[in-house]
Amino acid sequence: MTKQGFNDTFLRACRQESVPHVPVWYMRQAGRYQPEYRKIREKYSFFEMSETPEVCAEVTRLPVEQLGVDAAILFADIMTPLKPIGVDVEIRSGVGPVIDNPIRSIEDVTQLKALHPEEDVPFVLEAVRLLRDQLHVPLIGFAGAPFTLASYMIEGGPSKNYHKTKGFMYSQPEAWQALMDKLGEMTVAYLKAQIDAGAQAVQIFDSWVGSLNAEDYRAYVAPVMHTIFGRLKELADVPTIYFGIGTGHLLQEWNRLPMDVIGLDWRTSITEARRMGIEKTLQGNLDPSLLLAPWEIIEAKAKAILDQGMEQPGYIFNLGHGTYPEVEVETLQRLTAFIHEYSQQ
Ligand SMILES: Cc1c2[nH]c(c1CCC(=O)O)Cc1[nH]c(c(CCC(=O)O)c1C)Cc1[nH]c(c(CCC(=O)O)c1C)Cc1[nH]c(c(C)c1CCC(=O)O)C2
Repeated sequence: MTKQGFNDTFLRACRQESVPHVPVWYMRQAGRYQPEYRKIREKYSFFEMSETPEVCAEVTRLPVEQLGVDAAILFADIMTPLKPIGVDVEIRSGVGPVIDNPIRSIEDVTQLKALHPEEDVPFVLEAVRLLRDQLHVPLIGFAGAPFTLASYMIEGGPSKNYHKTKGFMYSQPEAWQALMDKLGEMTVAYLKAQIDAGAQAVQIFDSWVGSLNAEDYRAYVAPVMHTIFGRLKELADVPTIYFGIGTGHLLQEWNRLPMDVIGLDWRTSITEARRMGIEKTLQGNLDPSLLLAPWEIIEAKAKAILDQGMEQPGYIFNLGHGTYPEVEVETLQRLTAFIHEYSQQ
């Protein structure tokens, strides 16, 4: 069924099937820690890179070839679909997304347009099509979750405590609901288009939703996540992954969502998540800061995580958040080889 030489280990782990070794990929596996990336980035802005399908495909393939990982993740940003719906966003190196026209009222929400992926982000879909011909590992498509996108749209950039976002949510609940609905529809349309173009799994990044407690998550965010994952399940037959930072206290809520894989950061161990009754596939969760430590320390920690992950089917090795620019390419190469070797059945 699979194309000759195609490595489907990652997809098998998503579906909790048996695997010849634990699959591994890394969040932010394409990025500034790679000299080749830095060289291309000198010539283009972030969006110019991701909006040129050939460059986007090259940057997506690079870590697959260089590190030997079991999945590719499309080179784009969670902000990519926001530009065409009317958000004036720019990515500043070392800072992150910065937005000149932050959301302040229901009127600002009403003005956001709907996303028509084929017309609005054709370069993303073209890159996916190119990559499906070129890759021998699954391609993961992705999107930002409504809460995390809203946090940038309301704060106007990165934030420490998301107080403007939460202030908006608590004081203008109808505008918040309208924003969640709009971003939810956008997310379904965007991911469906990526899947139709060839993405074999999709990950939704809700990096900053851990700033909410469980009760507020349930009231203000869970409904839209339920709708998004439910719609995706109806529309497509690909594994869905949900990831956030510091979301250990939300895992019971997450367990009820109609998605397949939970991405953990380093604060909640695989064993703790299993003890909480989480039966979904787990993905994670080496602290990316550990990649700056001597190899013996990295290896010991990776081994401990693998021992937990391999206790039952349905485990994917990853970092607990994205790689840092200071990480050596050799470290990730060695880690990938170690994960494969140690977990070989
Ligand atoms: C919150 C968030 C963003 N973007 C993303 C998230 C969710 C995951 C997370 O929490 O990290 C997701 C993302 N961003 C990027 C990818 C590409 C795929 C991959 O992981 O390799 C993915 C999946 C490329 C990128 N997105 C960005 C870069 C760096 C761009 C550069 O300056 O070259 C890359 C490779 C920019 C970006 N964009 C964003 C941030 C925080 C930054 C980093 C700022 C910095 O450190 O310079 C918003």
